[in-house]
Amino acid sequence: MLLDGDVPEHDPSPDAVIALDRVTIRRGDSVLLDALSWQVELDERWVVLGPNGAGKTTLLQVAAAQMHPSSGRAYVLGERLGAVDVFELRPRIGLTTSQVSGRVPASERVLDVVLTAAWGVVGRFTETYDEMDVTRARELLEAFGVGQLAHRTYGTLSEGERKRVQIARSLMTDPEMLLLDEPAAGLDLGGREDLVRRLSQLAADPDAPALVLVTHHVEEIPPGFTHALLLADGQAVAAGLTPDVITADNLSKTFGMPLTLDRQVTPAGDRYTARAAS
Ligand SMILES: Nc1ncnc2c1ncn2[C@@H]1O[C@H](COP(=O)(O)OP(=O)(O)OP(=O)(O)O)[C@@H](O)[C@H]1O
Repeated sequence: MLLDGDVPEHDPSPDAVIALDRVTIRRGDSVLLDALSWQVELDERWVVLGPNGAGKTTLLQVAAAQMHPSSGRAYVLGERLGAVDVFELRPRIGLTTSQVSGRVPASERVLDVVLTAAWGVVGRFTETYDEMDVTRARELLEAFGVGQLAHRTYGTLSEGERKRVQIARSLMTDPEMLLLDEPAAGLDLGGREDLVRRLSQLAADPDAPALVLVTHHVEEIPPGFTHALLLADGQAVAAGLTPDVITADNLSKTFGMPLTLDRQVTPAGDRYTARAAS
């Protein structure tokens, strides 16, 4: 029997790669995520957009099985956090963050940066890799336009090249979902546009994993990303299909200022630009 105010428990859909049910994350007196419910299905490509401090990275850490809810229920790849060995779960998740990038030794050969993902390590030591692994690593580098850099050392790459190598690395283990935390941060206009185009191609690949991309900027939403979650103060302002969610009104609420939005229709999907309303 349900008492007044109780909410019935729903099991996540069998296809859900992420299912959050009223997830709250507290640290001291701060509430980083506030009773957030959100579901991501296998064939969906999500962008999570919000201002600084909205809780985006925190949300990604829950999705990456690196942080447990203070309250509420979180399922990742069908497993409930708190009731599963996260060390078995994490290899099934691709994660690209600046922290992972910072751990890669500058002297590491680019091909090895991708290859070592097969062992879940950064920095090649004495592991051996078979020819299939080497071929896959090369194919991934090619797919992200950095195949010709395979023999360079990571420390010699530009920021844009590093970002593409990191994404290739995240895909090496054939993850069931790929989480990208601000992949275009620090890129120049050309680098951003190139990355957006490649992520748009990845989004269109039916064999690609579920994708979740965190950003501050609507300009970085790759065409073909199907869904959007707008986050502010640890809460969802709006969530659903991208064209329904990315509106001037919703963005103005999310960023706390009046904004105007332009939408450009392209064959691959929509591109957006936003600016303050005059
Ligand atoms: N351990 C902690 N203790 C207290 N507050 C924290 C802790 N970690 C994060 N926060 C706060 O929680 C809020 C959300 O942080 P989070 O990094 O998830 O935001 P974000 O949306 O990713 O921000 P940004 O866009 O600036 O990277 C921020 O206000 C941050 O200061």
